Amino acid sequence: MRLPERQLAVLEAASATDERTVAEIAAETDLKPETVAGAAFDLADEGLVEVGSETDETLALTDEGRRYVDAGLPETRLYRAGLDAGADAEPVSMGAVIGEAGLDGPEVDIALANFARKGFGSVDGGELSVDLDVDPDADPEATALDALADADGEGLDADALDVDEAVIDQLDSRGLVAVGESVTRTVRLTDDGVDALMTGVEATERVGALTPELLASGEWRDADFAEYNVEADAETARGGRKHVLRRTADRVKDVLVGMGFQEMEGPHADADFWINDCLFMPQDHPARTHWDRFALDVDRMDGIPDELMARVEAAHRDGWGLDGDGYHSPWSADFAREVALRGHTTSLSMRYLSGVEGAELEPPQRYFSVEKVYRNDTLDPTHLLEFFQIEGWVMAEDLSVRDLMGTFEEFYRQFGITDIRFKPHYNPYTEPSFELFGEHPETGEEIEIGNSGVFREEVTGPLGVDCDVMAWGLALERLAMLTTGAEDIRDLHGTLADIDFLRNAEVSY
Ligand SMILES: N[C@@H](Cc1ccccc1)C(=O)O
Repeated sequence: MRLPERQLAVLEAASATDERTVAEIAAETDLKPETVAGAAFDLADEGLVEVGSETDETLALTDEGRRYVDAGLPETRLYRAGLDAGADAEPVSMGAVIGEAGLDGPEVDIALANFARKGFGSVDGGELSVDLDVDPDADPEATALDALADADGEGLDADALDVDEAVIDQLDSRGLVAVGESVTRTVRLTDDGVDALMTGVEATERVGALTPELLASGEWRDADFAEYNVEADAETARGGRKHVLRRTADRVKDVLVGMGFQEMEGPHADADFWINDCLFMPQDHPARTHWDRFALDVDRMDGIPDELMARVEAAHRDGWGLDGDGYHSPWSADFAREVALRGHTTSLSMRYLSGVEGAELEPPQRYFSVEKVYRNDTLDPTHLLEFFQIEGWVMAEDLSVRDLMGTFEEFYRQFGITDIRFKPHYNPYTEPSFELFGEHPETGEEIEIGNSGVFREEVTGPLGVDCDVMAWGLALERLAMLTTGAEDIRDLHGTLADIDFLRNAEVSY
């Protein structure tokens, strides 16, 4: 026969002639009492042992009972004080004796009632006499209390306390002891148990985990399963997880689509025409020199509509509209057709507003993109050579700065950011222009999170748009810094990315 280890230990510790208690077997086998009890019931199911139980009355001192163990029962204190005052010879005044006995409040009544009940003496007309034949030290109630106190707070088996049931009832009704019950389980070997031990019982192996094979074969029924240690350190299992930035980008897209925007797409490497010229950036603007621009050694871009090119050139040379004034600086179509990595996704806005991408647009319209841009910046905690820009624009009649601010407030509120600030700014292509700032949740610093404005006539005119267009470029990484609390953009992406941070960061909104 095979039995789980614990059952075997209990079987071997049990006796056919004596009932052994679970506590005894637990001590002998070094198993926990509840483990022994569990194993004993399993063995009883197999008919190998009999489990019996005995219910015993247990007694424990209440707080009041414990107080009297130290101070003496109130009636005893009254008797002693009376004796000291000579109340064995002649009655003495109650008042003085009570004071001497240190009795106070309800204890006075308790003392008087029990003094009379136990025949310690008598009280008559406010005077107390004590009976000399009484030995308060032999008072069974006091003795029982002392015995319980010696049991040191642990419940005592009433049988072990050699006192009358009546005394216990009395102490119980006085509220000096608490009467409870304890069940002692006993185990005795049956004849089958003896036979089994004689023929030999082996311990089954400990099973660490339930397997499909154990289930299929039915072996699980007899298997001895190891207990789980739920406190043991376990290896952290890491599943794949979307990058913090990707999660933020997805959320941004959801929010903007929810606000009625459509998504734009377009080339990362684009003609300077779309990146700069359409935006009324003079061709000799410092940002357009080779210092700031990632120029690509590829052919110039073809396919830019001639009329559009001519209108943009006209705006640069002579301005747009009646009061317009251009830059009067050199302008070359060849330079406009040169290709570079886009420094902003406003190139996409130009493509869409011009109607080259998508259809001719009638107001109102809302477009956005969340795409990568490239800048020859110096790396620092808030700058990378490439980052994601949240581009967007709204085309409508009569837009104002309020519309722009309201749109940002609504957008950032979706990310729990309710304290963005605006600062007047300058862009060659917008008037008015605003930079946006948000407070970093960890450092409390104001960080720039975006740039925005209302496109100038010199931009919208040549594109063929004759209503207002408000537009912006927001940095996705900066938004992620605000929502995750990252303090260095390089923790988020690039070769120095902080893997632990990326694994654990919560994107909150
Ligand atoms: N292109 C600007 C953002 C912007 C877009 C559209 C209008 C105004 C500002 C930038 O990269 O900072």
